[in-house]
Amino acid sequence: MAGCTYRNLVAKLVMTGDSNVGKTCIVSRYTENTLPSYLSTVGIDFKTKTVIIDETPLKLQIWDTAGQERFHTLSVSYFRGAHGFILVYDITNSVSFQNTSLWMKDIKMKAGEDVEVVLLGNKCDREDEREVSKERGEKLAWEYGIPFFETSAKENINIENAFHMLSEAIYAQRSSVLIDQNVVNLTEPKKSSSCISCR
Ligand SMILES: Nc1nc2c(ncn2[C@@H]2O[C@H](COP(=O)(O)OP(=O)(O)OP(=O)(O)O)[C@@H](O)[C@H]2O)c(=O)[nH]1
Repeated sequence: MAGCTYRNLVAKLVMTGDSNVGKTCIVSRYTENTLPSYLSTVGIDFKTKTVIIDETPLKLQIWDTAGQERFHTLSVSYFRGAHGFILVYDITNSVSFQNTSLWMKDIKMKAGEDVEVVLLGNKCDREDEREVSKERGEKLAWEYGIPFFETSAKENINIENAFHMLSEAIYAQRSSVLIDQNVVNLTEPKKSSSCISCR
């Protein structure tokens, strides 16, 4: 729309799942289109990327939490206030798949029942070492009522799609999106709420 200044919508996304499933690589692939030199996440880090949804910029603040058990308390403390989660398992590690139910419990407990979640089965480039079938991933996601993708941070498969789907779902929820980095509930209709200087 001509002469229109958009509000600064910010959404907090949190990466979660067991250690070594590829959370840091997924964030790096999505935000910088590279893979990091391997370093296990210690504590918390975040990256940002702006996406355009329905002609409106939405700034994603992507928090990469550590999956290691010893950082569990710290990691889940970042769940509160999140608008969306990327819950990751490794298709070559069935334990990481089983543990998604524990991560899901943490999400529901700390972030609420209505939060948006996408389930990712990462490392789908390692077909030879697969321990979790695609059907099992799809079935679990169906039971949770959430979207599912098999991804590869290494080969850049479905990474963009996963973030885009999550962003769209959060945007559609509008009442829980942040404006100008302050927590403000959006109650206006879609068009007017995304544009503050149209007269
Ligand atoms: N083949 C393959 N390897 C991957 C992929 N994604 C990540 N990896 C490898 O998996 C290992 C762990 O990746 P990270 O991104 O550090 O995993 P993480 O989930 O952030 O681990 P924590 O920080 O300990 O929670 C690294 O050796 C990566 O190179 C992928 O899509 N394919």
